[in-house]
Amino acid sequence: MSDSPLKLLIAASGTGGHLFPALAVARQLENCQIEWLGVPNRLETQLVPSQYPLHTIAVEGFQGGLSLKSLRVLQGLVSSIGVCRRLLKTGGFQGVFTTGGYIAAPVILAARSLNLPVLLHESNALPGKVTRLLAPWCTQVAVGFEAAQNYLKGTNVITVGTPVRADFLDPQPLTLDIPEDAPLIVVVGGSQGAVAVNQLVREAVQDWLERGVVVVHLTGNNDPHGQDFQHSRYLTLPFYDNMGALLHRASLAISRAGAGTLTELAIAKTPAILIPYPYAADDHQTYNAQIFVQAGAAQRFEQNQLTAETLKQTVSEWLDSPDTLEKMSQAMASLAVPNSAQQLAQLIITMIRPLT
Ligand SMILES: CC(=O)N[C@H]1[C@@H](OP(=O)(O)OP(=O)(O)OC[C@H]2O[C@@H](n3ccc(=O)[nH]c3=O)[C@H](O)[C@@H]2O)O[C@H](CO)[C@@H](O)[C@@H]1O
Repeated sequence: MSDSPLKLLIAASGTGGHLFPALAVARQLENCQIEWLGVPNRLETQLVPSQYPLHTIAVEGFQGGLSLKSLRVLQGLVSSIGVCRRLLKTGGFQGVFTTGGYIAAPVILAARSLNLPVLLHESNALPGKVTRLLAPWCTQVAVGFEAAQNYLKGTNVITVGTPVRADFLDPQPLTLDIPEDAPLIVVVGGSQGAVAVNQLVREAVQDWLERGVVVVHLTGNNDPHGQDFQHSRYLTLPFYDNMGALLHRASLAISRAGAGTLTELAIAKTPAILIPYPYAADDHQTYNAQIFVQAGAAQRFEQNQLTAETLKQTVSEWLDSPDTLEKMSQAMASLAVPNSAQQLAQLIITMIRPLT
């Protein structure tokens, strides 16, 4: 076998839900030489360059239908396949790992046209369009939830959970000033925040604060009313990095139902009220949420039916019933897959190791 390190291209782009799992896998691959493929102006340009060389290509999501925009997207896809082929060839890469989404399409097609192996990880219960379409082209597909396998018949698919950042498995001290005995509610709307959820919480929160609860509300950067409500036990932040410590400390979470956050809630054993993002592609967050509801780990509400009053009451009932919270916490734990990153790293090594 050659002594030179294995060379891997990771294609992960856009949101925390795609980037954090890929970064967690990359950390497990110390003996691989890793370079990254992303899109200009997305989150990867902040998270990746300090750790791995980042290449960018201008690809967009395909909305379907025949329109000038669709033709432009298709044209962009075709030229991106060419760019990816050149990158894979000149860079001497031996394989590709991707967490799906539209960045995955050109790189999967380019890699397979060069006969290079590809591992595709899909974290959602209802796989995204690119995954459903291109899974049969991949050497191996790995999914976060068993339910996703139902949509990927005839492909080489295995369930491995979804990787979480290292600080979830080895939580660091929480740097926020929260009294030790106070119940803590964390509100999180995915990596971009959730303006509609923020509004509901602001209308309901006074009641919880009067009970001595502390609320940490991660509002995202796009909420013009993010600072409207002020209270000494109500802390708002646009984004918080130390999520491992925060979710481990939380008594309950109010959250969107992105696969990344759900996976983290399972690791942290934090019961949750889930409000799926109603405009997510194919309503996939509802499918994610259902897994947690069926396990008894969460309660789901549709955003357009949830009132501040119902939210207020549901949380108050949970706060009054430590037994309910404890049972839900155990149900959360039953969904955790702490070694997901290691499993994926092993699959990658096996897939790209040159034959002796
Ligand atoms: C709106 C939408 O379509 N979102 C999708 C997007 O993920 P999106 O990034 O929106 O949501 P996820 O829940 O998957 O991930 C959010 C990540 O951001 C982190 N975070 C959030 C707030 C904060 O202050 N600090 C912080 O670190 C969370 O801990 C989590 O790791 O891709 C996921 C994976 O395909 C999908 O399941 C989501 O449905």
